[in-house]
Amino acid sequence: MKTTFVVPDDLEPARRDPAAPAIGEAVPPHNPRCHGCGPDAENGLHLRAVFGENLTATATLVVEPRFEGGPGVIHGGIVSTLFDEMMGLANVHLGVVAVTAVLDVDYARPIPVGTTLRLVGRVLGRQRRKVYSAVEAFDDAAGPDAEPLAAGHGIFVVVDPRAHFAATRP
Ligand SMILES: CCCCC/C=C\C/C=C\C/C=C\C/C=C\CCCC(=O)SCCNC(=O)CCNC(=O)[C@H](O)C(C)(C)COP(=O)(O)OP(=O)(O)OC[C@H]1O[C@@H](n2cnc3c(N)ncnc32)[C@H](O)[C@@H]1OP(=O)(O)O
Repeated sequence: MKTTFVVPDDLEPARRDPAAPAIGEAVPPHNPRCHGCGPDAENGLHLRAVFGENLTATATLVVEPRFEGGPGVIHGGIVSTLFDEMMGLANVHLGVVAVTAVLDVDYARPIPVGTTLRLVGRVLGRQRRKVYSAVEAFDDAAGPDAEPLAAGHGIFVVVDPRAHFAATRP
């Protein structure tokens, strides 16, 4: 991949919260109305992710016609949303609430409508309040050794959710 995102080489290791749901369990929805993962989001993406080893979260998603951008291919903004959400869901391993400060997306290949994507988000490490995470999207039909169709990185900043959402929470 040809990303220009720089992952610092002095990241502190991120530690899994012992109170987080077990590896192999579903990542619980953090907000039923979330456009990425909320079951009640009418036009949402309804991502259902599962916690994996090494601070990963994995989900599959069929690229529906409503996600189209260019003729027959997924809209880049949908890929960005999926990536934001999958890294956010991987961050749940840490038992913190962290909001996206930076989202970097490398669109390596066109992704046709109808593709079943396998999405893997992963926490890379921490630096004070910053959580560095990464994500990849694969064609699920292409086998385990296939190159990703797209990849991304994010910097998430840990916040106190009561203060951060005080003015906007319904
Ligand atoms: C969808 C919302 C989810 C929220 C979660 C709610 C409950 C969740 C429970 C579980 C969560 C589960 C799953 C979540 C799933 C998906 C997640 C999606 C997340 C989103 O979709 S969320 C929406 C978009 N997001 C925003 O709406 C943020 C708007 N923004 C701000 O609210 C502030 O901007 C903030 C808080 C980011 C920072 O503000 P601040 O004042 O608290 O902190 P400060 O500025 O001091 O930065 C501290 C350190 O971050 C570095 N830093 C900051 N910004 C940087 C940048 N741009 N580039 C490089 N470094 C940056 C500084 O350099 C410093 O680093 P250093 O330690 O090195 O000095």
